Amino acid sequence: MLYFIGLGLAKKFLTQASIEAMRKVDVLYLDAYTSLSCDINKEYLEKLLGRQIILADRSTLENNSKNIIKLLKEGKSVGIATIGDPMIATTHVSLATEAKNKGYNVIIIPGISVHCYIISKSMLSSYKFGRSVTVVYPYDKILDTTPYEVIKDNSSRGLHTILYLDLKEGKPMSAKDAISLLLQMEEIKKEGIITPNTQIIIGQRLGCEDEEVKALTISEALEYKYKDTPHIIIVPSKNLHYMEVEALKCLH
Ligand SMILES: C[S@@+](CC[C@H](N)C(=O)[O-])C[C@H]1O[C@@H](n2cnc3c(N)ncnc32)[C@H](O)[C@@H]1O
Repeated sequence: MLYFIGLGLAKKFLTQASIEAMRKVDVLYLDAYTSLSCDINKEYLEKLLGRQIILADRSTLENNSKNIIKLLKEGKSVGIATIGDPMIATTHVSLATEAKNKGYNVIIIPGISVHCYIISKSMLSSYKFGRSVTVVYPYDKILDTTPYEVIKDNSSRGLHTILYLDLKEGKPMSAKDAISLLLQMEEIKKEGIITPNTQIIIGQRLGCEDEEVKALTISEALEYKYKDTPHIIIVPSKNLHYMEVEALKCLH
């Protein structure tokens, strides 16, 4: 059996289902690269469960999936524990389908995802979210403008956009860095999608004791004093229902 185990965003969101699954598998990996939590880590889980956990980077789960398939072939059950939900904004579906196609049982245990958490806390209509996208660090000085295109496309259809922020080699991108990249995209594209008056919602350290969800304009966000990462951003569509306008006022 191969278990994908969602841990939720923080200790207080661990479910009984996730704890039971982590206790029963023969080999347990903790995915250390698709997301991060303010208080769940390998040491905490090892103490809670009284067992050994292997920290897994991208190459362990994506390039060397044969090692996991080998464990399954030997008759061992394997668990992959992920912060948030294991199937939301991750690439684990590839390993899940590979195992399933080879005849192994795949069990998914959902966890509270940052995706649902920020939609809930923003109070925006869940029916009005378009495609999500990740703002990534420039590679070889080349800036990927996909987030700009996605915001533009969603906005043109009256839909909100969730922006995940890059997590490169354990370095989580801050909302401030993401906003300056969005402004650089605006300079390249010049389509007036990201302006100083554009409204955004910033979620900081969601699920932690010091979490904050705040609505700001881009110019306010550039001056804002942020908490530690992780951060996430929503770019709401301009086509807001009057209840969404009221909801946004509560986040100022
Ligand atoms: C690619 S997504 C993975 C989402 C995860 N699978 C889940 O379901 O929650 C990871 C990104 O979401 C955002 N994020 C994750 N946890 C967060 C938190 N507790 N508070 C704010 N943003 C968070 C960060 O931008 C982070 O880089």
